[in-house]
Amino acid sequence: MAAAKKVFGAAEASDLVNELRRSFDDGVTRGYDWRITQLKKLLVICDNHEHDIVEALRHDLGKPELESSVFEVALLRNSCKLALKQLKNWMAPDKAKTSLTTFPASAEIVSEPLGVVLVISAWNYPFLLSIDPVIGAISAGNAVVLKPSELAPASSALLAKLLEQYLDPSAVRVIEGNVNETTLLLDQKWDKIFYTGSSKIGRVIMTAAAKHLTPVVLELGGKSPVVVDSNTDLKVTVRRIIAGKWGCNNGQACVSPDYILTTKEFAPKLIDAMKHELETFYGKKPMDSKDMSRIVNSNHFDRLSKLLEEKDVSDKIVYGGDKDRENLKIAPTILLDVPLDSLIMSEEIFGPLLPIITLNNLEESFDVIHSRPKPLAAYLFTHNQKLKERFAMTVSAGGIVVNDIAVHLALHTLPFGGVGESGMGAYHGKFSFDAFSHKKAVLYRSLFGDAPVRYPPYSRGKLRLLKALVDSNIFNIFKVLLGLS
Ligand SMILES: NC(=O)c1ccc[n+]([C@@H]2O[C@H](COP(=O)([O-])OP(=O)(O)OC[C@H]3O[C@@H](n4cnc5c(N)ncnc54)[C@H](O)[C@@H]3O)[C@@H](O)[C@H]2O)c1
Repeated sequence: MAAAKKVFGAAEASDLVNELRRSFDDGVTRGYDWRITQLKKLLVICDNHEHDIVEALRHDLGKPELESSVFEVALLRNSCKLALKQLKNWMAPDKAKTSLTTFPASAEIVSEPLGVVLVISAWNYPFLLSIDPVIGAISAGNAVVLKPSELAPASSALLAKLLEQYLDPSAVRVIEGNVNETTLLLDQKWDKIFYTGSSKIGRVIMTAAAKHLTPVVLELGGKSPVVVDSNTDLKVTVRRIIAGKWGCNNGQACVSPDYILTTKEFAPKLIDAMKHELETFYGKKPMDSKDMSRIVNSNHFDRLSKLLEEKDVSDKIVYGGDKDRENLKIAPTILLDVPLDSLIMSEEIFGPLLPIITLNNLEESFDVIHSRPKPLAAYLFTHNQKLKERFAMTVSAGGIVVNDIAVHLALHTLPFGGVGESGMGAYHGKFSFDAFSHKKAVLYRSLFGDAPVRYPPYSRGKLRLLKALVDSNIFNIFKVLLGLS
């Protein structure tokens, strides 16, 4: 007989947080050794359970093994190894400069764990988006609850099983569930909430967090544009766009190219090259290809179908368009010049559809991007150095990549996060540690050299000297001390 599912109600949610808070207050999670032990266990999960992870992702998303092994397991392994190698440095207080105002003194910035934190993750990269923030939370010395997405049930169950089996249950827990369980968790008081998902639910998270003045990191999505200049290497450009769109979970990725901007003159060449390379990658029947994920579920399939079937959009398909609801497959689909106010150009696509919008000149691409909410990523393909610099300096997005797609997220030296509608806060590498730490200001003063100048009764002389001290202006200080001012 199958084990009865554990009830998770308001009392259980409250008990859970209390239990973890006791562990945190007892100092369980603060020490270097505890953090290292947990991180090593996460590495063991990656090393010993890669096959289980690949199978869960195949079940939830039909994700090809290469994508699962590289974009989920290998990236996680890297994150663990980096944290294991750097943790001592990250934990060490940073010396801060002092000034004449506080002389004699020393100062430092101490990275303090926040307490008990909640990580809510999405279904599209369920292992990476769950465990990567957990690595940050543990590295920073917090107790953590993970709530994976119910839309990837095999991955969610495996995460719950593995984390329970390997990690310290007094400080790291997984709660599976949907809106009900998440709402109960959100009712509790957390020290930080780290959320990955849509902007719509991001608002729900922020509203719940506001009740307890809980800080949030919101890793959201958006419509990430790709600007293609005619002055580019067409073959490399097209291969990288295809790999970043259909080769990353079939467009169901937060940094996926959402639409292309190029000139009217260059568009036909671009489309021909895309058709050619798509066929090279996925064959004449791309829906039969084993190298592409499927759509996650029928709701998302219907959402994507609706985008495609809208009036003045369905007749703009120049490649693909085939659908198979039973098997949750949609062929790679390219559309040309759909209306800018259509649904497909208003909502994040998050699937295998790619509109191309043509412009009179590339200059107009800046206007299109600036007129829309700030995206999570913005991409440009060009040889033109001036254009690259201008794009990087003037386009506001979570991240910019010139001449490639999505690879910035693999670089732990770069912060990964959004801006405006695409989110707030960032993580990866040391940024993950910082996201779950409080940067505490610590000033050590000496009890010697107590200057009466700061104490009443106040006088003009004291005022002049204090002003010079606050300015840290040695010349003025001497002038005051010598009675010259
Ligand atoms: N910035 C990033 O790193 C990143 C990564 C992946 C996905 N995303 C974005 O996430 C979105 C797709 O993910 P999704 O469909 O899972 O997002 P989602 O918002 O539907 O769900 C994400 C999480 O929120 C929970 N949730 C859903 N409804 C809720 C509610 N009413 N109250 C409380 N919790 C609720 C879910 O259980 C899940 O754990 C896209 O917009 C994508 O761009 C962003």
